[in-house]
Amino acid sequence: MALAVGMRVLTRALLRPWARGLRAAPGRTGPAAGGGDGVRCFRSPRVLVEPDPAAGVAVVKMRNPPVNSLSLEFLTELLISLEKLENDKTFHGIIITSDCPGIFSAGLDLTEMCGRDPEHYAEYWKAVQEMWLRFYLSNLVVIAAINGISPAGGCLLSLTCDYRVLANNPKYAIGLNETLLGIVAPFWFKDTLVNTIGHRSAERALQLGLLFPPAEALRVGVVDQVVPEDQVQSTARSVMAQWLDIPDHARQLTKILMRKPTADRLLTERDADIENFVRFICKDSIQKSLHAYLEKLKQKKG
Ligand SMILES: CCCCCCCCCCCCC/C=C/C(=O)SCCNC(=O)CCNC(=O)[C@H](O)C(C)(C)COP(=O)(O)OP(=O)(O)OC[C@H]1O[C@@H](n2cnc3c(N)ncnc32)[C@H](O)[C@@H]1OP(=O)(O)O
Repeated sequence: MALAVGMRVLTRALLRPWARGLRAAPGRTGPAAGGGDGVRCFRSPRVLVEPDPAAGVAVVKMRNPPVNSLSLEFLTELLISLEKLENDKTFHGIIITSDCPGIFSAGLDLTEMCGRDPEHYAEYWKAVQEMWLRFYLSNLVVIAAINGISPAGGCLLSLTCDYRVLANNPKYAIGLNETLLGIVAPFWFKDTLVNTIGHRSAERALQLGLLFPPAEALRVGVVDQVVPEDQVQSTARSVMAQWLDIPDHARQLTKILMRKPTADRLLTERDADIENFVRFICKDSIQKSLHAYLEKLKQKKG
């Protein structure tokens, strides 16, 4: 008992620096509906939260069609959903997945980085940093049930999770492919990949902008498990049950021990990172190539 209380105090002390200043901004979430068992169901236009209070788990479904691109509004809604779940003692784990068929997330929203003013770029980048910090350091067990393609920022979101299950579909691929767009993955994207697959594999993947199909993703370690498409959710559930069997405080402290140095680096360089991003994204050459890339995506259909 005394040990459990001591662990709780220690956990709070370790988590406190991240709790401060990392609160999600107020956004357009819909009213929380009370469940019959007292557990709140969260609704927002782009994030659907399906709570399973008996299991202590919530499934967070991304639904920002057509491709779950991480727009400012969508990021804000995701962060608010995460915060609500973290603040509700019912939940110990979340499974993040997609409600858009065939697409987990197309990554950062290119329209947020193209043709806007520097203030907007700074605001957007701060929200991307926030998403990474909050998911990477979440005290909940976070499992990604990756049921679609997941390039760049979509891959980053998966990499913040504690475990990744990918559907075995040859159309799906995952990776940090920024160089293919002529842009550079920031140091904290790189650090997260290095922490997941090791330095040599990360260097090769980042320089070549590799998008790994399922078997390759498993071999290199970008994902932990590849399963038939219809088993992605059930596999995520059973992995979650294993993780939730571990004493929560011990697991949370271990997560922080493993991730703190990486998160600290961004926390201490956060403003400089925003300035770098704004300077980089405002360059004419970068704007031109992002614009051309967006046009190419749009013309693909026609
Ligand atoms: C010294 C060094 C200093 C460095 C300093 C640091 C600076 C930091 C640099 C900046 C780093 C930024 C990091 C960036 C991370 C990213 O995530 S960038 C985004 C990367 N994502 C992609 O490249 C994916 C692009 N999309 C696709 O490939 C395809 O859309 C798809 C996901 C494979 C789905 O294909 P399909 O189902 O065929 O749909 P589409 O028809 O292609 O798309 C439908 C509509 O959606 C629009 N769209 C697609 N992706 C995006 C996106 N990411 N953002 C915004 N919009 C997107 C697409 O244009 C279509 O639009 P409409 O035609 O209007 O319907």
